[in-house]
Amino acid sequence: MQQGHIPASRTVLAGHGLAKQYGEHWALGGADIEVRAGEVLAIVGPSGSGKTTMLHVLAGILRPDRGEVVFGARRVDQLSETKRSELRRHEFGFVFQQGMLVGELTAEENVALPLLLGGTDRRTATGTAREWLAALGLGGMEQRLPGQLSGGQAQRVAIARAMAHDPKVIFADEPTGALDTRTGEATMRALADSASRTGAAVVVVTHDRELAARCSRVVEIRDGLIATGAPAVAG
Ligand SMILES: Nc1ncnc2c1ncn2[C@@H]1O[C@H](COP(=O)(O)OP(=O)(O)OP(=O)(O)O)[C@@H](O)[C@H]1O
Repeated sequence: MQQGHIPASRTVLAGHGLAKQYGEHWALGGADIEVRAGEVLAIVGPSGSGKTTMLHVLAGILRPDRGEVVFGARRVDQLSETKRSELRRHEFGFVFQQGMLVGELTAEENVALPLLLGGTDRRTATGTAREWLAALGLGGMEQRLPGQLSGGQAQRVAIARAMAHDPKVIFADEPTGALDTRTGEATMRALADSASRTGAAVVVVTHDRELAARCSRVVEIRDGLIATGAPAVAG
C-alpha cells in the first residue's frame, strides 16, 4: 500500500468526443470527460442515458466508435483487446453492483487472486490481501466464504480486491445499488477512503443523488452527452 502524492488537478484519464453505437442507437453521442488524479467523480443521469457505456469506454472494456480515450501516454481506444485487458488488470480496479466474488474462495483468496494472476508470489499476494482486508475493517474475516458475509462486507471485500494491485483508477458501477442506505453510505466512504490512501481516482456511476453529492465532482449524462453546467447534484 503506497501513499499517493499526486497533484490534485492533474488529468489521469480523458475521453474526447466519445461516441458509441448499439445498432441504430447512439448510447454516447460525442461526449467529453476527464478524470482528475485523486478525485471521486460521480457520473449521474437518467436510466439509459449512457452512464455504464461511458464507464466501459473509459475503462477500455468497450471500444468507442468515435473519439479518443487517453490514459497517460496511451490511446486506450487504439489498443488491441489483449493490451486493453492488460491495462485493465494492471492500472484499473473494478467494483460492481454485486461484489462478483468467487463463491468457492475465501475473502483473502478473492483479494489475492488478481495479484496471483498478475504474477505476484503467493506470500506477497496473501500479505497484501490481509492488509487491505484489515484496512477495510474485515480483519478476522479473511477465511470466510462470500456466502458467509453480509452484503456490505462482501462489497468491502470487492473494494479490497479492486485496490490490492494499486490501480490508478477505480471504476465502480452502482457499487451501493444492492445495499440499504446506511450500508451503502459506509461502503462508498470505504471506497473513497481506500482510494485516497493510494491517490487513486474513482469513477462511480450512480443513480443515488445523495451519494453523488458527497463525491468530489459530479458530471451528468443526458442522451449520451455530458450535460455541461447542469445542476447535477440538485434535488
Ligand atoms: N449491449 C447493448 N446492446 C444494445 N443496446 C445497448 C447495449 N448496452 C446498452 N445499450 C443501450 O444504450 C443506452 C445506454 O445504456 P447504458 O447502460 O449505458 O445506460 P445507463 O445510463 O447506464 O442506464 P441505467 O442507469 O439504466 O443502468 C440504452 O438505451 C441501452 O438500452
